Amino acid sequence: YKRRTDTGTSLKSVFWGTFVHSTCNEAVQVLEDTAVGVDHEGKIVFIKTGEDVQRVSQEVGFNAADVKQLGKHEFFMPGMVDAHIHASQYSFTGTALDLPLLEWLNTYTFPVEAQFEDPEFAKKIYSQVVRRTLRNGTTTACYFATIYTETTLLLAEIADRVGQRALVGKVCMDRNDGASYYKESTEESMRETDKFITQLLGKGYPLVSPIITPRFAPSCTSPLLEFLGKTAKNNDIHVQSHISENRDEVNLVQQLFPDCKSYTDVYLKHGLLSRKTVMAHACYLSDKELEIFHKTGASIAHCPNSNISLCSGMLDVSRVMKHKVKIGLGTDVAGGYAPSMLDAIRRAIDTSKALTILDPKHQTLTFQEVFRLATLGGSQALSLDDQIGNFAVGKNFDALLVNVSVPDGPIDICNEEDPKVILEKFLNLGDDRNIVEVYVAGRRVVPFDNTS
Ligand SMILES: O=c1[nH]c(=O)c2nc[nH]c2[nH]1
Ligand SMILES: [Zn+2]
Repeated sequence: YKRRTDTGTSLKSVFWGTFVHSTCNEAVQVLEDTAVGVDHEGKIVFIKTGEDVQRVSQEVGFNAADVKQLGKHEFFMPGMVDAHIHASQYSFTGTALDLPLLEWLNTYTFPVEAQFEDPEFAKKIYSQVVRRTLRNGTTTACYFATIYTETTLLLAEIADRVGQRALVGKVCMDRNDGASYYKESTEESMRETDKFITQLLGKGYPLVSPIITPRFAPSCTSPLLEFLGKTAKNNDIHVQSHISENRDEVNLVQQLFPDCKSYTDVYLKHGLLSRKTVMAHACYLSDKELEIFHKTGASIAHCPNSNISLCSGMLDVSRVMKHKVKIGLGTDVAGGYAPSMLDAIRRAIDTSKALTILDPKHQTLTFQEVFRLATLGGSQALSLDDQIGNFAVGKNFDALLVNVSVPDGPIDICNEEDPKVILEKFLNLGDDRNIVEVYVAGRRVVPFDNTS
């Protein structure tokens, strides 16, 4: 494509077919017979519905023969946003789900995370988790790594190379009575955090950014939390942590921070809540705490698989939405056993249905609403909705090409024609066999280029 578009950059690709996405007003919007043009920077430069290929190709300036035309059972949807995942726990995903949170951390998690001081081990597991989540449709991941700066930088390098958009966090913890082999001194945690941010920003990776990551209030002292709040503010960068996941944890925080009014107040007092903050779980927040989330612009990563697997609790998403708090979905590997956002969608619906069983007045989430949580909602939770989350001119083309009737795939198409019904089948029955291509910033990253 030699000719220049209105924006001044040249076109890289034009896709033609059905696009399914969410907007603020519509949880599922279907755009049939639609052309989407993407430039060499990976940005969407036009979206045109119901027009003639020849006419559009002449008007915009591309060769009609170069258009990628989608097939009958194919559609594009936005790439999914995993708003909370522990890359360093991928090695034991699918196991070790028989203990509640605090014992689970001491028994299974800390011994494994301590292994990530070894670059060879880290490289192997981090390559596996980036590739697995990408082929499962996660185009943006918000990662926890470990306390080790060097191998956390390795995770960022791998995400960049393989082509996944990511926020990557070096975990900070200067308090860990249950497993003293896996903690830092306060000074070390501060110094390494500064070093991590400087080095990662210095790499200039276009898709990968650092995120400040106090593990959770029980594993950080007040001076460390305060430092991390200031660092996030001074650098205008993201923050992630955990909040109100299980009852024992909430009680522990009250004991450790007796001067704070609530768990949320701990993070608020230390300057850690902003529109760039995402907190995982949030099962037991009071109305007052949700009000603080709303006022500060902090968001919640709902991790339903983990919440059920560790018997932590059940988040009432509709209550969160009533408080106008931004919310996305997280797999929370490995407390959640599935490295797949399709699973997070299903578990979110199951949890909502379980709440309806307990209280028939509870408003059950629809599959359309949960589809939005996995895409646009996640982008809002990470304050990236100016760049990703749905199909809009100016946003990045982060997208999944879905084919619901791949040979030997998990879905049988009987007589469905309605794209919303096809989407529902994919969300409930589909898997990576149906995600035939994945694009991040206009670059096709799945199927894998075996050199990456
Ligand atoms: O699900 C969780 N996984 C973790 O690794 C963790 N650390 C603190 N709190 C946590 N919750
Ligand atoms: Zn977590």
